[in-house]
Amino acid sequence: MKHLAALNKYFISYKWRLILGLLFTAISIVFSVFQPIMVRQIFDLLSHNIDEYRILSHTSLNKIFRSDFTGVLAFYGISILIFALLSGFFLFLQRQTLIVMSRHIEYDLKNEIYQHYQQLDLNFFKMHRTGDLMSRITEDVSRVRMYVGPAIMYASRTVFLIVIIVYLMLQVNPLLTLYTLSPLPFLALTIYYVNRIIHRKSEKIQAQLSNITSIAQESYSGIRVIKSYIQEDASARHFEDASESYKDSSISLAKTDALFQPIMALMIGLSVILTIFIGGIQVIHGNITVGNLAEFVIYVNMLMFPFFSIGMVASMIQRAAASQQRINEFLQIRPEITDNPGAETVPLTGDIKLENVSFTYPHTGIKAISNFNLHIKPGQKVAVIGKTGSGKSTLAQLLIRMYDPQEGRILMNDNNIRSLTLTGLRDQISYVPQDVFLFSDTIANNIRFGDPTADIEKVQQAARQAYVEKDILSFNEGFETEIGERGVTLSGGQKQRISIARGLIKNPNILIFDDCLSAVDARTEKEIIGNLYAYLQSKTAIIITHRIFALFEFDKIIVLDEGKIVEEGTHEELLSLNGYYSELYARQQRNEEEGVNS
Ligand SMILES: Nc1ncnc2c1ncn2[C@@H]1O[C@H](COP(=O)(O)OP(=O)(O)OP(=O)(O)O)[C@@H](O)[C@H]1O
Repeated sequence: MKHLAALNKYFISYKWRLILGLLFTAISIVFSVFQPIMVRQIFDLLSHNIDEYRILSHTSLNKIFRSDFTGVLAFYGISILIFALLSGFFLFLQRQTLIVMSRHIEYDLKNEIYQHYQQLDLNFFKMHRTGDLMSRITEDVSRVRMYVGPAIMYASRTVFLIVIIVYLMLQVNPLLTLYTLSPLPFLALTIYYVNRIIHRKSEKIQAQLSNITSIAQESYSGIRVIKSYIQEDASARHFEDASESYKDSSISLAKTDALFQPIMALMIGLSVILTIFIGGIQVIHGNITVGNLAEFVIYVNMLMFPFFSIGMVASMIQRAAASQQRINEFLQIRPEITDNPGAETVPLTGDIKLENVSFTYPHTGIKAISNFNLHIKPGQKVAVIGKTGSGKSTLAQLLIRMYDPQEGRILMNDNNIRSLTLTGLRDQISYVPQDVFLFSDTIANNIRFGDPTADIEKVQQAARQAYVEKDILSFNEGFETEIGERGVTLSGGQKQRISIARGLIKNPNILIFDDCLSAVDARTEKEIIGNLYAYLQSKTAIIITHRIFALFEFDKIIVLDEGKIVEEGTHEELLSLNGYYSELYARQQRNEEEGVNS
């Protein structure tokens, strides 16, 4: 329960809706209890007057008496109807306030979680599965909403109804009250346990359902592989197995569900029988009237739902508490990489120094960068080359503070980047990642992601510089072409170039390209390199690559191995070293020659 205390701040901010909702609940209940009271009065009126009616039935007074009596009955009937309408109206208002409040809280909570996710470090996302993060914001939040909305609504109705009805019952006859109420706690307990079983089974079904969905999703995405390896039957069997267990669980849930209604009917029946039996004896002894008995039967029926909802509300609260606990755990995680106190935004000219930098990935213990030293001067173009896994991407990640090194420091314009604001730092660097990610949106908007204010001319210019404009214009919708599941499928090279255009449109002083030309052919690569050369004239650029761009005059080329610089110099200097670089260059030349000759 203590976990749910985190939600109190929302109750405070929606206090007026909450107070109004509770007030409407109370008013609606007050109107609803008039019905049994009036039924009692009708019954008593009837039983008191029935003898006189019989006596008068043979006289001329009968007509007058009958018309008066019918008038009284009609009055009661209309009053009951009016009270029922009033009660219903306030019930409507109660839902309008409490359920609407819960929707507002759900909205706020979702936004709070989403915004918190955005602040967390990459490390957090590496350590949690996407599905897990999604379910916090969807399933857990909807369970919590059941607490802040329906549970509060049912609980308040239950409390008000029980208090008012039990008070009215006690006024009539305490002994009868005791007997009538005795089966109801069992009802509440049974509903609680049955509800728990239903919930456990539903959870299992939910997991099986999401398993079926991901099997289907995976086989549709991987349909080319399935067909080319003739695995359609195996894939269908896999799906069938998952569906079979889903079916079994659903049938088992249906059986438990079927218990629900009979249990309710049994408990209501038991209470009514007890009321009529004990009440009948009390009527014979003259302790209560027939009207009281009728009133009691209605009370019993009115109390059924509140007792039923005690069980339901208890399990709703239990589930909400478990979900809120999970949400709290996430919300309490603080990002390690944030603005330090006194952080400043400093204009960056491209002077970058790495001093004795070492970095180990915290969750795997892999040392990716080891005692690294490098000085890049403003306007320099630096190539970073090295085998796969040598630490090239990690180096890029450290420069934009996706991670902080455990040892050493990184300086930009002689400021430790830890003392700069994160937005100031990242805003002045364009990072084109190795794994391209494009959003399901138009091509123009994907490029504009680098500069949301850019007009279409700027977008086109960036596309031209990234040598992808011609490709884009070949699509029917041009720059307005939708990408993603329902849009066009782009080739790997086209995606990479759109991602480069996104980096270029930002137009910062520092650019980092992380192996982002791996999927383009040699001719396109040449064109882009040519364009980049002009674009990067006055900028500082770090180009991480697997291939040597001999046409690009780098000020410095560094060769990485196991997170350390093993070779450093210009193209000519490195060739003369006869090391990894010259070997790579010779291999590349041979491949190109073979490619030309074949
Ligand atoms: N997010 C991560 N979590 C844990 N270990 C990582 C992570 N990213 C990379 N590594 C490890 O760090 C080392 C350096 O990886 P990095 O991606 O920097 O190499 P790279 O030179 O860019 O490789 P490639 O050329 O294949 O992209 C590798 O051993 C890799 O397994």
